[in-house]
Amino acid sequence: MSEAKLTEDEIIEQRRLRRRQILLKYQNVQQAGEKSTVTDNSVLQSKQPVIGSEEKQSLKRPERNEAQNDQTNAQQQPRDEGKSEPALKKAKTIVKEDDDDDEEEEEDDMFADTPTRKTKHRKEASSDVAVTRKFGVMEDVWDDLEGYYKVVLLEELDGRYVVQSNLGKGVFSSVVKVLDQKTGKLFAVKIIRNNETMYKAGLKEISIFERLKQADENNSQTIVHYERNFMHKHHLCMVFEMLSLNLRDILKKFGRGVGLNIKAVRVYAYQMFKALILLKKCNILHADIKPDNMLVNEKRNLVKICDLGSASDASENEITPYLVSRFYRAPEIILGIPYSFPIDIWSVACSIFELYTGHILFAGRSNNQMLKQMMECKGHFSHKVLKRGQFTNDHFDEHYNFISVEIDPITGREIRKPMNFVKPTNDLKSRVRETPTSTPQEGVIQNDLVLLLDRCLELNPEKRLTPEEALEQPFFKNASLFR
Ligand SMILES: Nc1ncnc2c1ncn2[C@@H]1O[C@H](COP(=O)(O)OP(=O)(O)OP(=O)(O)O)[C@@H](O)[C@H]1O
Repeated sequence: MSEAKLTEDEIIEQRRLRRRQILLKYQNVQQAGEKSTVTDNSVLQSKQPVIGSEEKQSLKRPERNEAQNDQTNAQQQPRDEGKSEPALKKAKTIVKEDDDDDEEEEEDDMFADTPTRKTKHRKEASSDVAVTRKFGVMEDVWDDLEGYYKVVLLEELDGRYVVQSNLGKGVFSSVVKVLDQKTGKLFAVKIIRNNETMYKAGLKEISIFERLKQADENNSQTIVHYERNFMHKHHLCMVFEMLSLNLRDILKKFGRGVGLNIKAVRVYAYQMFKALILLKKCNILHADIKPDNMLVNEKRNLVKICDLGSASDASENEITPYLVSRFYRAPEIILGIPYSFPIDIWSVACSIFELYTGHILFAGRSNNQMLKQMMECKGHFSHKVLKRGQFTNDHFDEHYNFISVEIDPITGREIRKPMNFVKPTNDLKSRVRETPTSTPQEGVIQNDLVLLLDRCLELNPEKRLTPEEALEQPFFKNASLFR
């Protein structure tokens, strides 16, 4: 419990730092005279964005710094700057909070370990959901200081989508629930921050969604369905099918610190590997798979991968030690080894572990400490792997002994401790088995889960299972025996 609490505090602190860094970064960019708004609305009038060859080159999502990569979905920040007291009060009373974290129904749920009676209570909708802003009064102040569009409740977007509520906020966008007056359906609109770099990253995300859509002839329903895009007050907006909670929220709501029911984990894990098969078919690396970026449908029996903002063609695998959110980052990224599809397998395996146990598998405070935790779990890296790493010297000495960079709890100074890992001290099996099973049948499924995770978490990416191979594992193959 206390470990989980610490991790949460850590995440909150990192989020705060990340936002400060972004703010500083964009203040600097603006000072340097860089254009910060997008004026060419015509670019996105058509369904297919027009992307020139030069633009294609620069369509890489701005690389996140370490703290950015630690963000989770629960990153709503107060957005009340500049609002008058009555306006805030009004927003509080009329806006329904869509994230129904603490509005629970009384039902037996497949995601719970044991049947529970849940409380039903509704919290006061928070004012950061939307602002009631009068048109014509602040017309020139659409954005907050960080370039997020200040969402206006009931505002019409693109002449058809009426804003209903706020759904979430990430580093690159805010996401709102809208009612499409043309079809009568609900959609989620991702409003990209008003900033040229983010606009370009948004265009890249669109081009990747288009590629996936074309390749997914059988409508596999494993990646969130992208509809179209438009511009609204200099913000690139992307329309998606409306989904429900992300897996971090599901874990918070139904996992109660101990994770989800193993059968629910199996359903979700199956769909995650299916999604990886589709991504691979299109030669795309997601590069930011984590529970926050997987959304379930209303019935919670389907999970779909969202946020392709960090995705790229597998050929664009530029070496960088900060790709992927740190807790879900594969060792080859940290070591600077050319990477490919196995990075997403690694992230999926970390996410599955977390769904089942309720704990983050590797929660290192730095890349160095991530490697340490990986070796505690899986043993030492082979010299063959270490030899290939551009950044191996940052973490290992010339004899490939690991150098753990830690903070001395007394002096607060950085200390470097040579370490050797002869065999795992905190292996996967014992960690998974910390989750108690209630029936012998569950014990068998749990063993199958260990086998699957172990092979998806091979330190050597070449030995890791492919998504196709993962689906052939007993964890899935024996599913018909244990329904
Ligand atoms: N189709 C959708 N249906 C419902 N909620 C959604 C949908 N798309 C996104 N959301 C919500 O909005 C949040 C942010 O979306 P997304 O991760 O795509 O934005 P981002 O700005 O790219 O975030 P990040 O900082 O993770 O890169 C999601 O975690 C989710 O809670």
